[in-house]
Amino acid sequence: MPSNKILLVEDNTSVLRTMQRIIENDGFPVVCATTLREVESILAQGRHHFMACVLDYCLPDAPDGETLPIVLARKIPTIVLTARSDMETREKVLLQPVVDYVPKDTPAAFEYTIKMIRRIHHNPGIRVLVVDDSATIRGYLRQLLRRHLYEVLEAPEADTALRMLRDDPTIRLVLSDHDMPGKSGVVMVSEIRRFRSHEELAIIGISASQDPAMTARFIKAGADDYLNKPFNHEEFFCRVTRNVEFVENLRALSRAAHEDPLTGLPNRRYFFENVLKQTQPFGVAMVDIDHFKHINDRFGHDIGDLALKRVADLLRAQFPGKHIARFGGEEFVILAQARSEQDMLAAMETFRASVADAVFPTSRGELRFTLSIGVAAGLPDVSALLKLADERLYMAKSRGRNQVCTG
Ligand SMILES: Nc1nc2c(ncn2[C@@H]2O[C@H](COP(=O)(O)OP(=O)(O)OP(=O)(O)O)[C@@H](O)[C@H]2O)c(=O)[nH]1
Repeated sequence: MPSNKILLVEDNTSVLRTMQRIIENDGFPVVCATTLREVESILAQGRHHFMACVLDYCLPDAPDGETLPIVLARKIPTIVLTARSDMETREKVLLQPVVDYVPKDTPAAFEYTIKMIRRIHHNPGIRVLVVDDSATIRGYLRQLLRRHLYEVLEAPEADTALRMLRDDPTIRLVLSDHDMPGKSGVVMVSEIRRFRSHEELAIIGISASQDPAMTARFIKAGADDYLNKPFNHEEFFCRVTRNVEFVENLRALSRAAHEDPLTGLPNRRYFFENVLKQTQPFGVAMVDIDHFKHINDRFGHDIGDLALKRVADLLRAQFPGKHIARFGGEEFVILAQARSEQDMLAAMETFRASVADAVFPTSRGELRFTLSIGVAAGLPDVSALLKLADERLYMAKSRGRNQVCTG
């Protein structure tokens, strides 16, 4: 399992304790050192594998940043914290392959540092595509992005990039040049936006072009940001981080709007937004836990929640690839390809029986419950099918529950 341990190096003990508390509160274990000697001793022991290092640039036995190359030689991503905000130190630090440079004199320094630690933790799962016809530039951008642990993919021209993006919906950021043989960066960006929204992918245009309209051209084509070459590393990382965070925030908002937080299943809104577009012949099953109020009353709401999660898990396991949603309360809906109600009946009957036979161990004793299910198929309209399945669900309830009703 990858480590999430942080090596925290700081000679001011009150700053050290504050930083340690902030980082540990975020769930990252911390190993502390106050001098270069201690750092060397910790690294020599080889007992710890560090995800990142937060390093005070000046230490009593290393007043001129002598600790930095020692930590970097171990390939530990390093965020340098320093009280020195002079240009010379800044340039010296940034010439080395550090994650970032944070002047301690800003009130937001600690907050910024923890934000960078979180990024280092998340970035290894984030794919970035670099598009440039120059192998040298691609290599340069790759090594910069690797400092922040992003997973980097490369394309030497626009059509290759478009193919890679179509094949891989997990790419979250594109960095693209403009002047390339074949298709230009701006044209490629407009083509990407036909199949990848801003919510799925951020795009940063990068160019050495003297054309003052280049920023606007990239952004009007669908890019989110633009960097002029040559750029400085700090600006590069600020923009990359900001754009990755923007996509992540949009995706989190979309998840919150479309996902039931208790079961992780899509909610009613997602179901209507996506399923109403279906054109295949399909069937709908409406599934409801019997006497669920009684489960809550007897076992408590937390066990009621557990029952809902178990039903969601069983639905996911027994109906992989089908549209499943928690419709509200103790009611779930499954939409599956089906030409007739008989197509769905056998699967729903198996599901009903498996839940009726199951015993769910809980902290307050064994829990058993049953399901009533209404099934409808054969109409081209999902809303009409849902209404029919709902009527049949109530038929199942009125006939004694623990059964599947069709027409
Ligand atoms: N624990 C828990 N209970 C919920 C949740 N959402 C709704 N409920 C409860 O689910 C219960 C549903 O009760 P009823 O609609 O009377 O239905 P029932 O008891 O299942 O009876 P029948 O459907 O007629 O078999 C209510 O008591 C709600 O408070 C939830 O997210 N968690």
